Amino acid sequence: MVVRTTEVADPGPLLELLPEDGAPMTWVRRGEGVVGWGEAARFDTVGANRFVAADRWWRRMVATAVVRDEVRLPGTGPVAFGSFAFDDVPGASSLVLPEMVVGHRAGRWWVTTVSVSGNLPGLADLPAVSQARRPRDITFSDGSRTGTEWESIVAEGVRRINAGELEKVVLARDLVAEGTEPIDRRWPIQRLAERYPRCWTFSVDGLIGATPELLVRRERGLITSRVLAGTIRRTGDDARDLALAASLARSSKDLEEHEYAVRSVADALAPFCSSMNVPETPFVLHLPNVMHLATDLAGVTDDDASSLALAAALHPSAAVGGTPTKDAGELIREIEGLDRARYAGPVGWLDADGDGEWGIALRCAEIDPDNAARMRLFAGCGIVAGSDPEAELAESAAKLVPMRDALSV
Ligand SMILES: C=C(O[C@@H]1C=C(C(=O)O)C=C[C@H]1O)C(=O)O
Repeated sequence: MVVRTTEVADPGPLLELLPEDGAPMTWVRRGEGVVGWGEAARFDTVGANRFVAADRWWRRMVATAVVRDEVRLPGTGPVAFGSFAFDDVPGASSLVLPEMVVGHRAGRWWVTTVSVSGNLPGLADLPAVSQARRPRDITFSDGSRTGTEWESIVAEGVRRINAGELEKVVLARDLVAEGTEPIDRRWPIQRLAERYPRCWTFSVDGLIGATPELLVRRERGLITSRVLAGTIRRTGDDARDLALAASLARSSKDLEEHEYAVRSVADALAPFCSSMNVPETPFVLHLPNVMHLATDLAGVTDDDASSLALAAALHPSAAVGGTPTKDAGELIREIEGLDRARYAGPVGWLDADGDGEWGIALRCAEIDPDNAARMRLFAGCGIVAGSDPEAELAESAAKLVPMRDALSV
């Protein structure tokens, strides 16, 4: 594998460089990040060993690569995009090494080209791209459960928590979107990035979304993570939303739920960190559709575990599984009745040094591999002792809004 990274002048917004074909790959926030297309190499995997197998494949790939990198930042040189199934079974996971990557960070832009044939690739000009096509005639319908059925599942979760079986479980549902022609993925990607600038807009192997939750970032010895848990819907009235944000920050149900999530991330990162900073109180993250309690953790590491290995150690956090992890996983398998596929799994990228960023695949949808006109949208809610099924259904609907709107307006 021969890889070349060259510094370039500002090529314009990264998300407007994507060709329609070539399976767009993105990881972008506030205009910065990496986008890629084409496929120089890929690794597909399944099962409990999926993270270890993918990490090993990537280490082998980069160990033998000939790299000419004149920029030398996290995200330059060879970069793989990945997305991983939530559960050990079912679900497929993959790492993809694009043929071409364009990146932007701190006032610099670069282009990386990859060839697996052994010749140093020429610095291909960026392709001329068409405008993204707006999806037409999309209809939405229930996924594996109706809203009412899902409320009963949530009620069962609450019952199990009250019976003392566990403290928290995250339960999810899906929604099907179907159009009359293949969906141009660039449309929802661009809309999500415009409307949710605080989120990371991702697209990997047909999984598209804008997540507010960063499972882990590893960058030259510094590890960071943004933990969310505790949510309220926005009303559209700013004064009222501010009052709601204040009540969220005081709500004992939400603070308790948040505490579980922070603790699970801090415990999982501790073995890799020589020091760690865990803020005592969360802040309120305002998004256009919902507000979340959020905590940013930071740690220093001298371990050589890659960002992907760290994501594997963190997954599934209490934000998407529950507490205790094992009991929550079993309850999800028993009552949820949903194939989560890659929803709520790690999604992101890593480079040759193992640096990279992995989000939790939330506020997202997956293209049906057999029908490019069809997508499955997902949303879930953390259920604790005080949860009300009707309110949770409304919360899940609010979490579906970003992807729903990105496909319709
Ligand atoms: C599970 C989802 O979101 C998670 C659950 C939250 C909650 O229950 O308060 C908040 C943010 C995420 O950690 C989702 O968006 O599907």
